[in-house]
Amino acid sequence: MKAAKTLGQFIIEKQADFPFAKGELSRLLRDIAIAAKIVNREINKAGLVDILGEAGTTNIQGEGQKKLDVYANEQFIAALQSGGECCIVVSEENDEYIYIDSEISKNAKYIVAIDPLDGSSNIDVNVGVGTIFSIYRRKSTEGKATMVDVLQRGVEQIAAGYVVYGSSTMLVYTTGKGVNGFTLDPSIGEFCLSHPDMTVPKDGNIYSINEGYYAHFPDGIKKYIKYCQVEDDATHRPYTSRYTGSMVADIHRTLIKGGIFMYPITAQAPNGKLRLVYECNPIAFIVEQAGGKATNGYERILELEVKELHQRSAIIIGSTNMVNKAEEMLACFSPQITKRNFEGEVVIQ
Ligand SMILES: O=P(O)(O)OC[C@H]1O[C@](O)(COP(=O)(O)O)[C@@H](O)[C@@H]1O
Ligand SMILES: [Mg+2]
Ligand SMILES: [Mg+2]
Repeated sequence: MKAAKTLGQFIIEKQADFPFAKGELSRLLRDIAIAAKIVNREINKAGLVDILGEAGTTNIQGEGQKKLDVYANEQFIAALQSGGECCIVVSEENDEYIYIDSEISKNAKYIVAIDPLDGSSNIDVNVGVGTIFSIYRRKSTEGKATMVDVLQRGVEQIAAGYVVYGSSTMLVYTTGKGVNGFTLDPSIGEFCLSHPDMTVPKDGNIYSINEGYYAHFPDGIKKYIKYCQVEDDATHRPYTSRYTGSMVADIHRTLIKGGIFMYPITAQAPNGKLRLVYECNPIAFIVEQAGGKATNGYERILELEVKELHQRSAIIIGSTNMVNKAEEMLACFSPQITKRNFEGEVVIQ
């Protein structure tokens, strides 16, 4: 049987696609994979080690941090600090960005934005969780990298990926040349190529949204949910509903089976819940690279202006034809939400 290609072998092989590459991005992806393995080891035995439950601290979003949020955050930051290829880390769990001021990183040109543990509400109940990462090249060339280097739009991403800690552990990433998935083989401790050239079907029959907030959704979203539930054989409706509460797990399913994942604005979250820099942008890059579509209901996620580290955005993502239909419903039934300024105030067009 042909030995599976490891992530390291694949990255080196793909480096040939980038004639001027010096291996920095390859080493950065290696560092992220190492931290993912360490986090995976703890997740796999979570009930036996003191890693479940609350950490007793809150992050800038006012969310209670789980012990595993804090642990995963420490592991990824440590790997990025010791790897030497990253000059700034932006993390969901840190109020400000972290400037890596070490000798080994003084010439580092990459910025990494990370959601160290995605799906925190599922940690204690053994439901799939994940890690999301986004990589940018610094824009400034002189001196220390600054906020200007951090607040880049999603279209500027050099690479993005996620790790899903589920029944198996997988790392899925893109460098803008398609999407590939690697499964961790615990017997050799290596991520091995298992899902080459992942593509999201143009159509699907799964919709994914937290219907508990139905009363607070824009009319266009309510109409789309009803559309998904109507009986119509010709269009394979009613669709089935799947929502795990972990964005990474819901997106991974959508990437493989097709479908649509939605976290729209609600009355409580007028800018949406999910964060643009380390959740929406990296996931949008991956899904677009797999042939899908990602919007906030009105605009392409990757073209949204980034004004704050922990800025939130609505997201509607997945199979292109399904996202188009949802956008159609919003344009028709919720036209007034065509644009909001950053303060969240409605700007009637
Ligand atoms: O419980 P809700 O409101 O449906 O939110 C679930 C969403 O929030 C998240 O848990 C937010 O991510 P974090 O766990 O990283 O904070 C997503 O993974 C998920 O899609
Ligand atoms: Mg998250
Ligand atoms: Mg998180």
